[in-house]
Amino acid sequence: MTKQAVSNRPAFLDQLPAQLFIAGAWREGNSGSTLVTRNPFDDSVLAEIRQASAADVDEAYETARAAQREWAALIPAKRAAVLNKAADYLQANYDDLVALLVAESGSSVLKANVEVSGTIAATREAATFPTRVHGKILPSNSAGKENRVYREPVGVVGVISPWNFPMLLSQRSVAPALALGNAVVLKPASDTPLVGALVLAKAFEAAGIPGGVFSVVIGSGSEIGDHFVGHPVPSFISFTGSTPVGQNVGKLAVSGKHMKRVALELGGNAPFVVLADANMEQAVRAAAMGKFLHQGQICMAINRIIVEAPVYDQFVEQFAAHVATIKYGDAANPENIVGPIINDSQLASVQGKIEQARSEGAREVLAGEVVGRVIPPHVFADVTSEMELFREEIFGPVVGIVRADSEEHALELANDTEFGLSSAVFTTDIEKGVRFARGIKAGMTHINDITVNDEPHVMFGGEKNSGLGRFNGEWAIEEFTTDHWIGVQSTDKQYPF
Ligand SMILES: NC(=O)C1=CN([C@@H]2O[C@H](COP(=O)(O)OP(=O)(O)OC[C@H]3O[C@@H](n4cnc5c(N)ncnc54)[C@H](OP(=O)(O)O)[C@@H]3O)[C@@H](O)[C@H]2O)C=CC1
Ligand SMILES: O=C(O)c1ccc(O)c(O)c1
Repeated sequence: MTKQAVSNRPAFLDQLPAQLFIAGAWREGNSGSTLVTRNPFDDSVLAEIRQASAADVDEAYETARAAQREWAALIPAKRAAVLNKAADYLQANYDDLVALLVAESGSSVLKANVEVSGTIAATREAATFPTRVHGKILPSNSAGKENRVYREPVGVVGVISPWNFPMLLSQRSVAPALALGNAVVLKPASDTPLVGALVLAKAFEAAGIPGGVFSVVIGSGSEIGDHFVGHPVPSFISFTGSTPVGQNVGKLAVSGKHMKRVALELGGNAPFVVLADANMEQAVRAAAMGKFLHQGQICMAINRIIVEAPVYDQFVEQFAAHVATIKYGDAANPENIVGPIINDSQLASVQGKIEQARSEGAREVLAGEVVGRVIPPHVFADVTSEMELFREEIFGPVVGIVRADSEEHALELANDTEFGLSSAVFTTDIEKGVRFARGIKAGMTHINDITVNDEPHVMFGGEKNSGLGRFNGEWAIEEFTTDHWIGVQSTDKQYPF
């Protein structure tokens, strides 16, 4: 573990109200409880926020409904200007936002830079959406009739986001929804209210977004979650988080009193397949990045490394040697790639997976002492498909390597999971790679690259228990708008009775 760097209090906190942002105003929540958000490395307090009550959620949604039609009626250039000004704000505060991500989410400086630049890119991409929405005019078999299909905003969108890429995973729903004429109410994860929501409220406030069009409520999902999801005002809930919680959100959205659409971005169990003809050096370094970035707390992170038998021993040796060079400790130290796990519950979950791997007989190739919430990279070999390390989402800096007897066996192993979010295959035969990739039942597969990939103009999403729906680019336009058929009949139509 590298030397302990003292985590300094980010200066940006002085300009960030530790309050809710509702109808364009900053104010305390009306629940009796206060959320204390801390640095996961040293538990230093970053802010204390009076949380939202159900009545605060009601006000956020009601003011969103009241503001949405006027917002949607703005000319596209005016909505685009708000998105671009919000991106300008994020850009102008880039370094402060990196520092705040490091402090509140335990992000390494590398990962925080990836996230802030990704958030700005997602906002700029969304700024192009207002003029990319179009309807259709279709002929009719009814004489004198014209069939017009208008593409309209869905109305009010509720967004629930997680703590791992908090800023980006809020903004990749918030920005497209706003750009397309919807109003939005955002509930961030309780571990990261500042970088998951309040910095976005500051950005849109600075951009001059009309009051009520975008609001933020801070509150525990277990306390206000059902009210937030089941509320009569939102016609769409965009949820990113764990599969169990997401399935509950989906149930409530569909079977509650007020049915609404959902987009669910859930868990993963990404296979990283190394075929016998892979470029070994490239595969080793990609595996390290795809596994240990953000200490593995990424839904797309590598969860299983599957290596074809002829190169298995070579990969295990080279991978372990390379991973041993990865620095870990206080995320504020830019040399560190692996920072703290976000909270004690996630820490216990990952430590439990390490113990279970040992008890199930996996071969421990690399380990280290857990200090505080920092788990050094752990590598296990000879993992089998019956082991928990193979079957469960790890969400930590731990990985198992599995031997595949053949290419066909590697594909069978890759698909042996309830999840289907991201995946990767390494081979120097590109067309073989494409054939293999198309055999993987997942939303996303990367050939000769890491499983952690996201480009704001390219679809993002999963299959199976990794969720429903797609984000980014034209897929987001589809998701956050709806079709309305308006048949226009001339006045001389004759009816039989
Ligand atoms: N597919 C994807 O894009 C992503 C998937 N994930 C997955 O999420 C998991 C880790 O993230 P984590 O934040 O712990 O996931 P959780 O599902 O626990 O939390 C996600 C969000 O849901 C909220 N929430 C919790 N309970 C409810 C409820 N009953 N109703 C409504 N909202 C609720 C949380 O609020 P609160 O914090 O207050 O509990 C948080 O804002 C991993 O499985 C990971 O794979 C994570 C990121 C992205
Ligand atoms: O779900 C995630 O963990 C995650 C992380 C980064 C991204 O860019 C993304 O789209 C999803």
